[in-house]
Amino acid sequence: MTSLTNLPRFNKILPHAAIALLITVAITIFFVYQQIEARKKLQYSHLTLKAQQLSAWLDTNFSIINNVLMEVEPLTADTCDSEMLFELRSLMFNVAPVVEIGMVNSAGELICTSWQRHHNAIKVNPPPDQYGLRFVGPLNVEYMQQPAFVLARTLRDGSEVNALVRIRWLKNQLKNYASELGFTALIDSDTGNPIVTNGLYSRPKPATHLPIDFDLIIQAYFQNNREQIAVYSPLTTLPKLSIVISDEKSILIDNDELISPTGFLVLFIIWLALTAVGYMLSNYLSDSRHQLKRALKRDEFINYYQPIVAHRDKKIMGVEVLMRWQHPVEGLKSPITFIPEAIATGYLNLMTSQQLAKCYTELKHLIDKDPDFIVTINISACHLLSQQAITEFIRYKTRIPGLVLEVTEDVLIDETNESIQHAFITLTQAGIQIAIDDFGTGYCGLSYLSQLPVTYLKADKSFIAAIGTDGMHTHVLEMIVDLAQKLELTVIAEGVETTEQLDYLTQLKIELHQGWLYSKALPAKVLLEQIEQRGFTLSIPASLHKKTA
Ligand SMILES: Nc1nc2c(ncn2[C@@H]2O[C@@H]3COP(=O)(O)O[C@H]4[C@@H](O)[C@H](n5cnc6c(=O)[nH]c(N)nc65)O[C@@H]4COP(=O)(O)O[C@H]3[C@H]2O)c(=O)[nH]1
Repeated sequence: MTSLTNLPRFNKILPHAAIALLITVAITIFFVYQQIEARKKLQYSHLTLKAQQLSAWLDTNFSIINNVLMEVEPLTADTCDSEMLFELRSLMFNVAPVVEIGMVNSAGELICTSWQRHHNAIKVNPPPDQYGLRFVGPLNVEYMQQPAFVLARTLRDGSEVNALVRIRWLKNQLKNYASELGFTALIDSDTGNPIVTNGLYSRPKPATHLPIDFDLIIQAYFQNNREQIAVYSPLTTLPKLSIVISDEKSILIDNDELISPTGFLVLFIIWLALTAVGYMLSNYLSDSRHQLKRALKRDEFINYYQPIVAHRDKKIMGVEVLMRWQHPVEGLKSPITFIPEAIATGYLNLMTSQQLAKCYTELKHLIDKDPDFIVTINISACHLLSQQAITEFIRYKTRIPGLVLEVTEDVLIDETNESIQHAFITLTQAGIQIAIDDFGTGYCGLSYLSQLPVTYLKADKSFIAAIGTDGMHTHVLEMIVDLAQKLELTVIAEGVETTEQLDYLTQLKIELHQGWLYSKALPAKVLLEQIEQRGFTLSIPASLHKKTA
């Protein structure tokens, strides 16, 4: 049974699916993080709003009380008469939370309240020399059996007018703003000490938020060992007091259902889309057509030149132009790896066109010195079927007089294709010489050899490699030499690697050699430097002599 992973396409898609999954997970994490932050911000602003509302409410009430206290004229003890008592009571009745308005003389004796005149003055704290509203409390009011606080003002004469406010009134209001597990409180802005609380009041540890000068949000572990979020908002009327509203983080910020079912569906679609895009993109990038097009655009195809040497005096008679691909990732690539693709994709003509232009620029100096300098270049059937290529070869013939086109036998014997035959005639009429590459490996009828104006037979390197090893192959080589003599063609021996091969080729009177014994294919710069230093004559390296001996 064929498993899924045995399917070649599945194997190709798998890495893309994995990468797409990673990207989708990253998107999900980002999305979830954004969601958490958004929820956090929402809850922060919700809590801040509540704290600001509460402190605004308290500020409004405190400023009403303040205004009432400011209406009271300084009194002496003697003026706490019934008229005054009436005035204090009517003021008190206008302000709901106030249960009593009292007057304290500068000696610190409560002498008059909205309820009664105290004939035996009650001793309290002397009024401080301080302008504006102040807060005192909490304190227990005996006659009410309830806790209360006092808002007071010192008057011009050093006496004090104050309002007694029930704590329950404030507590009820704090209750309206508190959640079940959180707390609300009125606290001292400097010390953080609670004055009125609802819920279990706690402080952050450490208490770095004190003193509270402006609205602030804290998310921290509190002394109750819970992670809490708290908003502190100082009162405008009494900045010494602040409102705080706090709740447990886990309750406040609900991280459930961060991704809805629709969200999961969207993520699944993103994953599928990324996989598909990755798969298609990698197909496109690895597509040979795209690769070759990009290489052409980036000018990555370069020329190497292998000398063709006259064996008698070791003079460089010419060069074969061999293409290389300077691949940005894979390095220098052999033509065998990309020429078939270039033919299949139709890019070879363009590549050869670039190659010819480079060849002319790089070898101009040699060609100008010796117009007979042979420059052989490999072509295929696609060149012979392109009028543009033929015109270009003819144009280059005027710049490179020694231009030789190398074709393999299979191209040459395609007698069914009239265009190819016609192209040969056009090219040779323009003076371009033809060499048959890898001669002896295919079938080339003698009639074609005699009909077509071929100049060179390049004996395939397999025949040269067989010298001294395989009798059959050396016989073919002898027959090639014989045929060339009869048809007055010149033989070029390809792939000459040893001095033994050299000796045998000399016996066979093969004049032109090409092979590593003389030189490998070289970049133009290296070839020109060598010719500059040693002239056109090559010497066989001593190391090779030893190797082949
Ligand atoms: N073992 C051995 N090999 C030797 C020796 N001397 C030269 N060679 C290699 O033999 C090949 C000769 O080229 P070819 O027969 O035209 O065969 C060429 C040719 O058919 C094709 N090719 C190369 N450049 C081009 C080009 O620019 N255009 C086209 N259409 N085909 C090209 O690719 C083939 C391979 O080219 P290269 O890899 O450059 O390989 C070259 C050359 O480097 C030697 O002593 N021993």
